[in-house]
Amino acid sequence: MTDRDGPGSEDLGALVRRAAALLAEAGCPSPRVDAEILAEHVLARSPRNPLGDGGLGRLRALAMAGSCVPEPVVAEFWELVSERARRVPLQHLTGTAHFRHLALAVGPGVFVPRPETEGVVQIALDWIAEHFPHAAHLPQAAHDGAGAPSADRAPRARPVVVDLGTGSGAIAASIAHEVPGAVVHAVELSELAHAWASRNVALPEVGGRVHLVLGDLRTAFPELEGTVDVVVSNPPYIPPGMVPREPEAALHDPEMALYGGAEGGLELPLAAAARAARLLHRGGFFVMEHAEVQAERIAQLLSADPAWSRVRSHRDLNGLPRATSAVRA
Ligand SMILES: C[S@@+](CC[C@H](N)C(=O)[O-])C[C@H]1O[C@@H](n2cnc3c(N)ncnc32)[C@H](O)[C@@H]1O
Repeated sequence: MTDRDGPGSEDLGALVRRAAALLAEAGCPSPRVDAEILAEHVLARSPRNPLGDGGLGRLRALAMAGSCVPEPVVAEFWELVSERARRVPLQHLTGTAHFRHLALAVGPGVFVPRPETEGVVQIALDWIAEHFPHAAHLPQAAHDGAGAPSADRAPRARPVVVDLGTGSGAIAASIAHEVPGAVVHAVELSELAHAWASRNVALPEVGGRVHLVLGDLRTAFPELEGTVDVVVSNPPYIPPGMVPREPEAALHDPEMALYGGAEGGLELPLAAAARAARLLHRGGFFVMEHAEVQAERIAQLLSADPAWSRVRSHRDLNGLPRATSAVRA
């Protein structure tokens, strides 16, 4: 990429600044970063990729050096910028959502995993680290039942983990990646989302070590009842009719991923809790994401349910109560 890139080539810095201004006008919350990520995306795909493995750092260096972008790349860049200005999620345009240590494939038909869910995964990982201190260092578990608990509940080294409503597979794939000794199961009802999750559990870092099924979280994994160590869920929880403010979510996240049903959106979260109570053995751990306005009600309901003990609300990085955990009594 040089000044001799021919007619129609444009200065990289100016290009990104103009795109950021356009995205700001369209109301995108992080216009500059979005413009940079789209520039990085098209440059990395161009036959003469000038970025190498340098990512955004290299892009910024090239912009400061006054590098020019060849015309076909400029055209592709503006196409993506105009889609982003129509509030198509950035992750749909690049095809990738970064979640914890994984780059997940996402697109139409699947919920784009959110940063707050990374914190929910961390809560589950902390519990696993405390109760299965060696699981992170064990050889990788297969998903064919290896490490499944024995009937007499003898202490075992491999935690059995279930993700209810896995979407892109973000939670399940991250746990399988970060705790290679874990035996991870995940269920998803939407065929489209299930197809994205299938791609993600096949990522080399995850190595197909998630047992993924297409089905309803309300009845999933009958064969595991009473044997699971950890259930994690980020179920749909938005009250019906309460359309999300951000157009990216309102227009592009699947309805099935957003709306939690009756009882102010609590129908699916409470169904996930009920399923978790059936799946977990005594002393097993459940953690679930929800809206901050639902924290008090969920804590009340779980505390009143003899299936649960040690009900606890967890705050996210913004100090909002966005997850609840409980131990199977
Ligand atoms: C809020 S999204 C979360 C996806 C993913 N766990 C994440 O954190 O990114 C909820 C997911 O639950 C799925 N879902 C909704 N109802 C379900 C049901 N009855 N059984 C299984 N999955 C369901 C949706 O299709 C969606 O993928």
